[in-house]
Amino acid sequence: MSIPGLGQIAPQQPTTSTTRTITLRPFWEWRFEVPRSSSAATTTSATTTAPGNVSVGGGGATVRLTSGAAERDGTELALNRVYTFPRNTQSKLLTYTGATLEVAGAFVDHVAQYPAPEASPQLPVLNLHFALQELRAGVGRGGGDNTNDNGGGGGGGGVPGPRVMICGERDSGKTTVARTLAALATRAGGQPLVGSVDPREGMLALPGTISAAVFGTVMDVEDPAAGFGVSGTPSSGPSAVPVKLPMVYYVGRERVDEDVPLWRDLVGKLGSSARAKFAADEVVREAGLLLDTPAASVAKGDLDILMHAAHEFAVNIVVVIGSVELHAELQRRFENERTLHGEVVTLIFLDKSDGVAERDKDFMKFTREAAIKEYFFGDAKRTLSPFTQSVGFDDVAVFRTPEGSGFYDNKPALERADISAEMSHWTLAVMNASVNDPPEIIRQAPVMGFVAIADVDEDRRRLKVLSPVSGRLGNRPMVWGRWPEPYINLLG
Ligand SMILES: Nc1ncnc2c1ncn2[C@@H]1O[C@H](COP(=O)(O)OP(=O)(O)OP(=O)(O)O)[C@@H](O)[C@H]1O
Repeated sequence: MSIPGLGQIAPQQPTTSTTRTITLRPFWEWRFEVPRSSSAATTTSATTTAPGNVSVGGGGATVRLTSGAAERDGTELALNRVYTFPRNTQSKLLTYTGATLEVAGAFVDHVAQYPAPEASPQLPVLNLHFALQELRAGVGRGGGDNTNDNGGGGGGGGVPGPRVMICGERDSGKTTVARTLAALATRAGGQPLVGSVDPREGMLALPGTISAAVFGTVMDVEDPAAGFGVSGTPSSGPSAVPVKLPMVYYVGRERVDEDVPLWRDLVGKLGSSARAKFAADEVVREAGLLLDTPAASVAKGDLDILMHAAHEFAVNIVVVIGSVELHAELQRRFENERTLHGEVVTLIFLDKSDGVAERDKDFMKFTREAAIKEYFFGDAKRTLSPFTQSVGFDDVAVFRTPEGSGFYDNKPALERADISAEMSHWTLAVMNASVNDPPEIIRQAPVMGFVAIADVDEDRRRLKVLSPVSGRLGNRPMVWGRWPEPYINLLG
């Protein structure tokens, strides 16, 4: 885990926390990394553009915008408000017009300086946003009417605004670009549908899911995931920003290739939910879609996955970040394709920002654990009180994909799971289906929420289950996925 550009890092003794002032010129970025533990913040180095710095203090970094304007992935900071970025946050604050920041706490940081806006990796993203705004305005003016719609399920109300799929290799900055475009569209008054078909990082939901939600309100700047985290969803407590209501489907796997058929089916479900949303809501239809995708590379043969997502969401703009090879191959594949509205598919290449941080296994594990804890217990800004209930083994319906079930196996989609101590500390998805529905229906049902198994008492045949809200558990089928594995005892 490191901030690119910081080079080799040399150990340094912790110092007392100090407040520093950072002055940013237009298009400069303040890149920072809040470590998992405060001792890890004791490193620094120099770069060709600006010295790296270290600040050491409590459990996070605090930032105050004292003049100018700055934003995190498209969401603006309010002047003079103190923002706290929690541990394990890697991100940047950027200004288009210049800004002064007051920073303190535990972090490693670096200012990326650019001699002119043209040298900044953000300028093409901003230009892309303006181009998308033009297309959205065209829909608003009636340019997106139904003349090209061949009726292939596009729903009522004509052709939606731009449907943009963002692709790239691992750690190329896909999610950051998706989030930035969503925030910029929202700031301009739009309400785009934002989706993620990458189960590795749940968007507005726990890892192991794919989801989509309308973004019509401001995102949470302090969220480690900058507005894509679980803190942006409805909960039993107050929220820092207006919540989003995601449609969520449960893959229960980290990688798509671990269960391609299920992922394909669920992407189909999410795609049809998106079409239904466009048909029902004119404002969302005009703003279109921003779709984040799993890391893909030509060498690994991931193109079919991207093509499937593109078809299901009727994508008409494909943004490829960083990989010339992926761009060329997708261009070739899309050449003769038309969307269900009869549109050609436009490919756009963006350079990868040198600021994108590589996240190692420990970073991702911490992120997952933090998301699960936050889902049940809230965060520093809001404390949630989950319910703990004790239920008999026979009073709940838990399903699981049979071992080895996958692409080439002819096994049932789901089977009743044997409840045992092995289930302890797993997080299960509660499905919006009936316990008597066929397995295939249950597997493809939308997720209502999650519960965690706090304890399994095999002798008494009872489970202790943690849930965010009260309610009888036996009414809904629960699915026990294969990932993320339990790392933590939530009540421990
Ligand atoms: N310019 C930047 N400066 C500092 N950090 C950045 C910058 N751009 C992106 N990051 C951070 O780098 C990390 C990786 O970025 P991001 O999640 O956008 O990549 P990704 O391609 O979606 O990753 P994955 O392949 O795992 O899905 C994130 O923590 C993000 O906040």
